[in-house]
Amino acid sequence: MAIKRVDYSLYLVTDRSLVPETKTFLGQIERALEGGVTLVQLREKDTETGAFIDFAFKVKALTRKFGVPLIINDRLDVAQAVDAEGVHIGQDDMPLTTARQILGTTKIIGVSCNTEEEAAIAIRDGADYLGIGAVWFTSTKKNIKEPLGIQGVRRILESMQHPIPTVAIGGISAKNACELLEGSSTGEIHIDGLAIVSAIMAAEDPKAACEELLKLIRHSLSKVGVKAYNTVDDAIQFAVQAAKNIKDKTPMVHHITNYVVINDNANATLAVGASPIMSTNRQEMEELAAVNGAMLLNMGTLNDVDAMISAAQANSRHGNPVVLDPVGCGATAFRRETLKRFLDECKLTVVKGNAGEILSMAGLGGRSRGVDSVGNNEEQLMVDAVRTLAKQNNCVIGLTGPTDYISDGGRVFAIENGDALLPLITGSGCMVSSVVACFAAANRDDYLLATVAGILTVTVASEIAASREYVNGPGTFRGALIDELHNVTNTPELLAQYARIRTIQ
Ligand SMILES: Cc1ncc(COP(=O)(O)OP(=O)(O)O)c(N)n1
Ligand SMILES: Cc1ncsc1CCOP(=O)(O)O
Repeated sequence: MAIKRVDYSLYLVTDRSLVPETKTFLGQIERALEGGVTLVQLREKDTETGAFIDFAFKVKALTRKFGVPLIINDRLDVAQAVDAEGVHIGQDDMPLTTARQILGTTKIIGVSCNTEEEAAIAIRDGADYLGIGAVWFTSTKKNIKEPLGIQGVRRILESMQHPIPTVAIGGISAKNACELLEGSSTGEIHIDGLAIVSAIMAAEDPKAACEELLKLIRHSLSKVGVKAYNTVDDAIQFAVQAAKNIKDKTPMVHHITNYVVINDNANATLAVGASPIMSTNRQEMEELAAVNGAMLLNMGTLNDVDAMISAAQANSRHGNPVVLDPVGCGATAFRRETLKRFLDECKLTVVKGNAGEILSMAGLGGRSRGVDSVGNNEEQLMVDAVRTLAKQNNCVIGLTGPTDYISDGGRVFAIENGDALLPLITGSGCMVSSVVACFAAANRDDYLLATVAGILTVTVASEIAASREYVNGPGTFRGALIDELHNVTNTPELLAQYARIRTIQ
């Protein structure tokens, strides 16, 4: 199953009948997105197919703008028509196994569960998340026989032998959100978020309602042990452990990279403890995906774009992270079109480029030359670019330069490490992307921190390499850099010693 990184914290489930008279349905959804809902389910019970699809396109444009996944209630045909991120099905709807056959593994499928048995079957059959409810009676849904209450939710959580993400639904508001989140936690397993209809749809000010709910949810989630890894210390500790994980797991990292850097990419991959494979033949993409730890796509010398896309898709089907280096993505119409295809047709985990490339992706191409020359003076521009692009594309964005900026749409880290010789060897940025792919392959629990760790490793290695006595220019530096990638990842405590990282709010 593909890994789908979804934030389930505050899940808006829509109901047009609850919208106050003075407001519009679409307006309420937009205000809720402004208030921070992390997932939207379009739930239309009495709308004709054509009108449902028309409206779903409008909601999709909004959710895309906010970088939030769109889920369609019950109707796979509508989900497919608008290319929604997934569907939610109930116990009386299409069987999960059939839905999965139709939608494939890259789409999210949520299943309603009211009992331990229903939860076990949904997990067995490959649900991505469970909607557990109804927790309490609610006028939004008629015919609720026996509400679960907080203890009923807890019993279902306790019964889950192979836990998957869960949300609770039914009668939830700011008044009971904390009690439910904290009271249903088993100590080991907790619900991942709350699915809410009336407390948002009927609100006079959905933005304020969502902001309040999110604050309460985040507070309770942190109390039940959800750790938000967002401090500099977290990033450094993660990097040290992440380097060890590569050596332990020796993941295979499949590169389709450019022929200028192919040898250095393979050597950097080996140096950090992963195993490179540099195949470009489309006949073996699927077989390789089954054993890969990660896939790296590099746009440097574009050749067979279709092979790159099918390789990325095969890796996503197998749950492997896919890292894209959008080399020169703004330079020609062909590259711009190819980047668009990668973003539209692949499920990218990380996009790592230089300032010019990332700003071009963000539609700020004209600024890249200025940015190269002004260094850190335009920090806000770069922070906005990485954060917005990460949200829009539901992936991690890494921008490398004198200062590196990395974001998953929420957290932003800046890395100040890196020697001045680094940009003087060709393909040093490509090498960073290879190393990021190695870290992502062995550290799938937090791709933002894996990307920070990968960039930190190369930049710290560059500083140690440049300080070697015999290094007196780009040629000697290049060999020393490979040596130091090996040394730094064998003694990852060096990362902690050298790291100059900041977080940005
Ligand atoms: C997140 C979430 N959980 C449960 C439900 C209920 O779905 P279902 O049982 O199919 O009932 P209807 O929504 O179709 O009335 C849900 N929609 N979302
Ligand atoms: C769709 C659904 N499924 C179980 S309860 C429910 C409705 C929840 O609505 P509200 O959040 O207004 O109580």
